[in-house]
Parts: sequence; C-alpha cells; structure tokens
Amino acid sequence: MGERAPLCVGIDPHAALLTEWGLTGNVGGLERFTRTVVEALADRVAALKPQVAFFERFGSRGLAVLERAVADARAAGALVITDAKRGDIGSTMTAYAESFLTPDAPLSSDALTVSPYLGFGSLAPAVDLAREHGRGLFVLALTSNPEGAEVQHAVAADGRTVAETVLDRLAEHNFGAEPLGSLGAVVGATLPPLGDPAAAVSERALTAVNGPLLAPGLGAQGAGAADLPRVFGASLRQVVPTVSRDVLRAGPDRAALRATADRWAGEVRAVLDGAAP
Ligand SMILES: O=c1ccn([C@@H]2O[C@H](COP(=O)(O)O)[C@@H](O)[C@H]2O)c(=O)[nH]1
Repeated sequence: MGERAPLCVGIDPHAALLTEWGLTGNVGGLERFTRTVVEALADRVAALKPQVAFFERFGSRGLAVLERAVADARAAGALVITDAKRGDIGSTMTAYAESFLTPDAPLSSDALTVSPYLGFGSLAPAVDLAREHGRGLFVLALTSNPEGAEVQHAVAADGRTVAETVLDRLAEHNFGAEPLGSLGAVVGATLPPLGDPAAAVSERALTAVNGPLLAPGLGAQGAGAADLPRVFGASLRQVVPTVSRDVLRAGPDRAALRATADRWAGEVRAVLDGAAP
C-alpha cells in the first residue's frame, strides 16, 4: 500500500455520530461530516470506504454528497471502495455495475462491494465491467456479523462451506495474477481463528483467492490488529484492514481524526510487516 497508511477508513455518517460531532441530523450535517473526513484522511490512508446506506437515507441530496466525496477522495489519491453490497439477477447487475464501475458514472469508484448470494455467476456483469475499466470488486464471503454464519457456514454437497465456495470462485478469476488480482473478498476480522472448529474457511482457500481481503470489524465490532494473524494466517499479506466508527468518533477535530487513523495504521502495519513476503 506504498507510503500511505495501510488502512481503509469507512465513511459511515451514523445519526449518533452527527450528534456527537455537534452537527444537525440533516443533509447539511451529512455534508460537513463527510467533507471533514475526506479532508482529514484522503491524503494519508490507502482507501476510504463510504457506506452508501448513510447517504441514501437523505435521498437525492445525500447521494449528491456521496458523489462529491467519492470524487474528492479519488482526486486526493485515496482509493475509494464504495460499500453498497449490490447483488441481483445478471441483467440488473449490469446497471448496478455501470453505476459504480464505469469512468463517467457520477459514483465512479475504484471498487465496489457486491453480494454473491443470488449465485456467484450473477455477478458476471460486474466482473466484466471491473476488468474492462481496471476497477475492483469485494465479494461478501464471510461477513463480520454473527448472523452471517447461518448462510455462509452452510455446507454444500461437496463438503465445502458456502463461504469457501465463494473464495474458490474468486481464486479461479485471479489465478496467475501478480502481485494480486483485482477481485477481492470481504472476510471479517471478527471471525474465529483459523483451525477453530467454528472457522468456516481454510487458510488454503483464503490464500488461493490471490486477491485483496477486505477485513471490516476492527474497533467498534471488537476486533483488534492483533487478531488479524489468527484469522488470516498466510493470507495476511492480502488483508486490507478497515475501521469506521473507532476512527470517526475522534472527530470533528481533523488532527484527532488523523491521529486516530495513524494509531490504527501503526498497529496494523506492525502486524502486516511481519507478513511481508
Ligand atoms: O462483513 C462486513 C461487511 C461490511 N461491513 C461494513 O463495514 C463498516 C464497519 O463499520 P464499523 O463502524 O467499523 O463497525 C460498516 O459500514 C459495515 O456496513 C461490516 O461491518 N462487515
């Protein structure tokens, strides 16, 4: 991740955070919050991850704030991973992919989170468009929330968990790419350690993805940097650690936002450096 902090910070303007920052709970507050985060962090962290839900809540004016944030963050050199978790039948998936992955789209992003739970093949239009335009996807495999297990831990006829099936499909797409392919997975940092009977994927499957592993769950959801080696094992070098509320709570002071992001960056760097090939 170069000179930038090896960290993705989420832009999640929760109603409670707007209040904590002394902002009004309207689109004006949303805009102030979002602009502050982008101005404080877009020049120092590897990636910013706006959570679309918090912008959609305000309708078209919220989406206008999101558009500007995406453009400003990219202009400042941060990668923008738009967290929209899109997934639908293939023909509709094309429209979702065009909304986030084509260069001229108002919400044109470096990467998009997508859901494979209408079948991995339904994501084909997004895969094709990401390839065509040099963008990335993060496919939900093992999410950080405990409820995800009832779907993602289910065992298919061949003995693999559903999550492992998703990882294996990504591995097919990224096979041979160097240093890594652009199709990644979402794998929560909150998961049980590899080898634990409750872990639904193997170290082999994670490593074989040969693409980035977006790891939410740090901070507010309880995971820490020290958990990453236990959860990811040999795939640690692929991990993109991501944190939202734990950094955002430091605002609205820009220096405090930067200091908190720097602290997280230091902690994850210490762990990731140990995994460098
Ligand atoms: O498995 C997942 C996938 C996505 N998320 C999203 O990441 C952030 C986490 O926010 P925190 O404040 O750091 O808990 C949020 O936007 C989620 O929708 C996730 O948590 N887990």
